[in-house]
Amino acid sequence: MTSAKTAAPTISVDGVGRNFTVSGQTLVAIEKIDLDIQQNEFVSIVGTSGCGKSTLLNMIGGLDEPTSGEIRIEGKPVDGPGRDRGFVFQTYSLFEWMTVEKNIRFALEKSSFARAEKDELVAHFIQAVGLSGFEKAYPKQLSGGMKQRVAIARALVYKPSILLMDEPFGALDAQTRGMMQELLLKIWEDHKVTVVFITHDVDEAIFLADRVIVLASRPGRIKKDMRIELDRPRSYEVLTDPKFAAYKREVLTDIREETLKALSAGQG
Ligand SMILES: Nc1ncnc2c1ncn2[C@@H]1O[C@H](COP(=O)(O)OP(=O)(O)OP(=O)(O)O)[C@@H](O)[C@H]1O
Repeated sequence: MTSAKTAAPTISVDGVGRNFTVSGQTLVAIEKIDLDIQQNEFVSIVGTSGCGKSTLLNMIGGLDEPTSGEIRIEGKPVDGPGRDRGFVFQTYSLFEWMTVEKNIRFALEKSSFARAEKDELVAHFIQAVGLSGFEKAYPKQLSGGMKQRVAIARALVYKPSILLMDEPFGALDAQTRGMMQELLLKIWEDHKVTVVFITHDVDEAIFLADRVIVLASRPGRIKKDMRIELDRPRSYEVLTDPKFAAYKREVLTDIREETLKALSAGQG
């Protein structure tokens, strides 16, 4: 008999707020966000510039702390960064003096994996991100897309259960970006990680995610939590699906509303 118990959410954001002090004034960047993300879910976060997307992601990652409320990972309050969470940012932050292989292996430096296991993990993720043959290349010899593949491999190599991605494809050209989105979905399907993905690109948010969260602008709050019911595995053909167009229209309308509010409040 299967257990009727519902699994606790992997990420639980509970009444979280974040204030900053700017020139002696309190800026409420995020106000009372409640958000549960389940194991293996792919969640995209969109919203106008400055609505608090990165602040929220940084708090989930333990790089920043809430002013109020609590974030829990697998039921445990977040207390700094941890090996259960991998980060990928827009800028690649690779070590220029290290080869692809060494950049990825560096993430395992402090891990307890045995040497042979480390070799195996590095080789596995180089292959998973499609960089076989480039093990000995240096970052300056790689394109933007390839550098971001190294960053993804480095974030996944110590097998975190959560991948936090802050506009990871924002600096890439449209074609490379499309390829990277498909690669990311394949990796997500093969490795079963929970992904929180920030983007300004509404097509990208919908194409990738199980849920799209739209944040309202200052203070950042959840404006919409929309489930994306498009079949998986997804390919680029889904972009022409009428359901896709309807989701897109809804998200764009929300973002436009928030942008207008921010502009009229002098935040633009
Ligand atoms: N360390 C900080 N000190 C002061 N204010 C901050 C700090 N970090 C963020 N903020 C402010 O908090 C608000 C939210 O910033 P955040 O970077 O999270 O927004 P965002 O939605 O990720 O923006 P963008 O889409 O432009 O990257 C902004 O008004 C920003 O200026």
